Amino acid sequence: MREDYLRGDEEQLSPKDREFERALRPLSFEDFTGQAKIVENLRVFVHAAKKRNEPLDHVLLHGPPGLGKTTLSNIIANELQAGIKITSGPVLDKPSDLAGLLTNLEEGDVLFIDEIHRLNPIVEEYLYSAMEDFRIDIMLDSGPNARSVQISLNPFTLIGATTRSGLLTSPLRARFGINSRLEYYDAKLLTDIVSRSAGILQTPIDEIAAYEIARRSRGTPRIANMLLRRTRDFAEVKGNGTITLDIAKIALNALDVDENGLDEMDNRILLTIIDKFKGGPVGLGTIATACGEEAETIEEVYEPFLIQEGYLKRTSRGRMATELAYKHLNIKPTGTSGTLFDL
Ligand SMILES: Nc1ncnc2c1ncn2[C@@H]1O[C@H](COP(=O)(O)OP(=O)(O)OP(=O)(O)O)[C@@H](O)[C@H]1O
Ligand SMILES: [Mg+2]
Repeated sequence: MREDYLRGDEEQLSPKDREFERALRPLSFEDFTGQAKIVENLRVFVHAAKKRNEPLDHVLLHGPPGLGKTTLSNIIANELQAGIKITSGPVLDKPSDLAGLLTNLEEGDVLFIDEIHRLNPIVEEYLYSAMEDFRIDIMLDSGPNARSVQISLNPFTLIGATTRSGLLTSPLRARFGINSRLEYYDAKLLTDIVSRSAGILQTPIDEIAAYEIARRSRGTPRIANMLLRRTRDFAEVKGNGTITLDIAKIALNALDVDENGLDEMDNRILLTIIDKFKGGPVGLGTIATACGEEAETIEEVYEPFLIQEGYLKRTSRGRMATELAYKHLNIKPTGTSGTLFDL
């Protein structure tokens, strides 16, 4: 059985999982582990904005799901001691939806727009003047009575989050003064996150077990926390409540997370490219159909990690499995040796 939370996508979470996430979410820069450079810069910008009594510049946070974009946005608002209004691109259907939100912002508030790449273009256009001059033009009536009125807004900070920064229009992107890309976390940082979460859950965990969960979490705090939660179940049912290395291994294997932290879909993608398409190059759409997954999900969730870890390559002619992928799946490369991996 494939567990969808493993793909680390917020939209896939059950209400219970969401609640769990909220409980573990850091609330201050202090509690936020990793992304050191981003956090360091944000601390300075927040401090300076507060000192000058000005709103913080607009912030764009991008990167794969589950790395802490929503978490950081809430932290920024907390650290600014400002209010936060939360919405998302697909929810803002009409300009009036946006106008309603903007006119309700108090001075210095944060407006958080998740999935900002999915904004309706008409709404996006309204956002430009709001971001730049803190005003919006609203059309009243239609037909011959139509007239536009200008409304001034309280100065605010827009924080936009996206997993697909490539889909953002350049006028929108240009309006963010602070632009940060979140990176996957290394095993050491994730070990700290797992240990911290176990502490909050009051679950005893051996350091080496925390590391085992961490290194098999696809570099993603959300996945690390979810694996911790499931591992805790195993510890309670099959052990004495403490998460030991043995318990962690049993749980991770039962959850189809392999030795290198790849999940079932990661492996299916690699196997498909190797088995059905001779290792590639093969187009994304073709891989998606063969794997029974959406192309967008593969591109957004699976591929970045597989590329970063060196299992997959993107070439002008399509995706290719690397030598490491063959090794990982224990398959001998066929074809003329020497040329296969030189592309
Ligand atoms: N740096 C961190 N330190 C500790 N916990 C973290 C960190 N980053 C993320 N988390 C945990 O991971 C969970 C997921 O993070 P978050 O919701 O912020 O990700 P996201 O980038 O917004 O994902 P999505 O793209 O799916 O919206 C949070 O509930 C939080 O508990
Ligand atoms: Mg989020």
